[in-house]
Amino acid sequence: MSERLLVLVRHGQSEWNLKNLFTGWRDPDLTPLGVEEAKQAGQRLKTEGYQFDIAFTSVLSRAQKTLDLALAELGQTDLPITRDIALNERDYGDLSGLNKDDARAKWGEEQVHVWRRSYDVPPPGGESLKDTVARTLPYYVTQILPKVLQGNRVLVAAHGNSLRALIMVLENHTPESIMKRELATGAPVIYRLKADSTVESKIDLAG
Ligand SMILES: O=C(O)[C@@H](CO)OP(=O)(O)O
Repeated sequence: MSERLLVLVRHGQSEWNLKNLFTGWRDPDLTPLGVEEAKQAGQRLKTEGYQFDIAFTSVLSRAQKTLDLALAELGQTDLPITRDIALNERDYGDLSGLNKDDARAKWGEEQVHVWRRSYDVPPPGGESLKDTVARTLPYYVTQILPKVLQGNRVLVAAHGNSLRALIMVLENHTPESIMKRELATGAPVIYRLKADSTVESKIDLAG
């Protein structure tokens, strides 16, 4: 029987996560803690007995490095990796590079929360989660899902909001319930899919 294994992992802490800056498509490196989180993600998957056949990531270095570090821990540095812009973080537009507390002071707590977590209100010049779903979901359906359904064990290393876009579909969230679905850095979420591509089981290594 096919395993239909799909594991999603958000990159480890980045320099801009640490500095509390809106990041989006900007390309900061991992912090030393982020490197540790990425290694731990690989170690935890290895301890649980997971191995993979193929991996996907974005074109941003924090996700690519997280994937490389996790694969090194898994002893799978030779895995085929597909890197695609479709898995990039949600574009934060004009907020990119701004401090999140400074933004709250300027525009108010409520407005900033709406920009960060609402489903369909984009930040100025950027993408809403809905916009992000519109580019990540076709990529998932045409490139990732077929591999899973063919029986490949698939690892995806990407970003808080590009993964929330996929999780919205996988976990059947509504525009309201997705607002509260957070994703910890370096914490793998493990799905087994049914043949009809819906979720059979989920294990969140964040607990
Ligand atoms: O800055 C970003 O790109 C994201 C992820 O770190 O932040 P937020 O939690 O606001 O979506």
